[in-house]
Amino acid sequence: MLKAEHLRYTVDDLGAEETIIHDVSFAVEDGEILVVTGPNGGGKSTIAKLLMGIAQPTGGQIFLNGQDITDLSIDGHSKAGIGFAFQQPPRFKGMTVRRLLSLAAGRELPEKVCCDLLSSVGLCAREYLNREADQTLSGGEMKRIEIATVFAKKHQLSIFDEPEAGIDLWSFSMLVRQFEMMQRERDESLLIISHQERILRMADHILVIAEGKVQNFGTRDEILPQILAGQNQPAGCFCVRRGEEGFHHEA
Ligand SMILES: Nc1ncnc2c1ncn2[C@@H]1O[C@H](COP(=O)(O)OP(=O)(O)OP(=O)(O)O)[C@@H](O)[C@H]1O
Repeated sequence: MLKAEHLRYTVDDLGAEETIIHDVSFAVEDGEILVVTGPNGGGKSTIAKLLMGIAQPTGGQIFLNGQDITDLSIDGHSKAGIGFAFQQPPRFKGMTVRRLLSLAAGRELPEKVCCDLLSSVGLCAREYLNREADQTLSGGEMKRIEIATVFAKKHQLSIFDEPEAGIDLWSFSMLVRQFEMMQRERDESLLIISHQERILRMADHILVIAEGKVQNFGTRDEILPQILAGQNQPAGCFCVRRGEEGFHHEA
């Protein structure tokens, strides 16, 4: 179980202190899917980076299975059992996709396993295994490869930051099935940042973050109807992508 208690994140913005995350607390139970949603700029990615040790909280604590991991490095968070797929994945010049998958898995992966991982995110494995994970890959290709690196290892908690971004509809359907499989068969907890209704429908719990604060938290059946009805939304800009049919805007 992951527990975030009273998380706070303050940055020095050109000499002025700016608090991006204010007193955020929530938990992800073992084997459950927590979907984090909310308006652009609300603080979702920042919370994910705090959970992964990419940024250090300026207040509060993070516990994984009772262990305080707040001050651990990225490597420490990874060793504790947290996997992370960025909203905009980094590129790795000079490294093949196959090598990247093996590094993520923490062992040399046989070709068959690499192929299965790439297929699970909708990529034709033979075309990609020996390609470099660099700028020559499209945004959608790199995004799917990075998601495959998280699938390569069993984690206590896997974090996916907007996995739908830049992914075509066919690959998106495969991804959804993979998430369901991870939770059901591997008993992993998932924290998925998303604006996509189909992903929100997979959630056990939904956390709505706006202006760096918890705006709403509860079970899917409590929160999703409110989101779809446009309740509790900050003025202007919170959009949920409905099904696979396009965007639905509530203002
Ligand atoms: N290091 C930083 N210095 C200053 N401001 C920052 C810093 N990191 C994030 N922010 C600001 O904090 C706010 C939250 O950003 P964050 O990326 O967490 O939002 P988000 O909810 O993930 O948005 P989106 O849905 O667009 O991905 C934004 O206004 C962003 O510009």
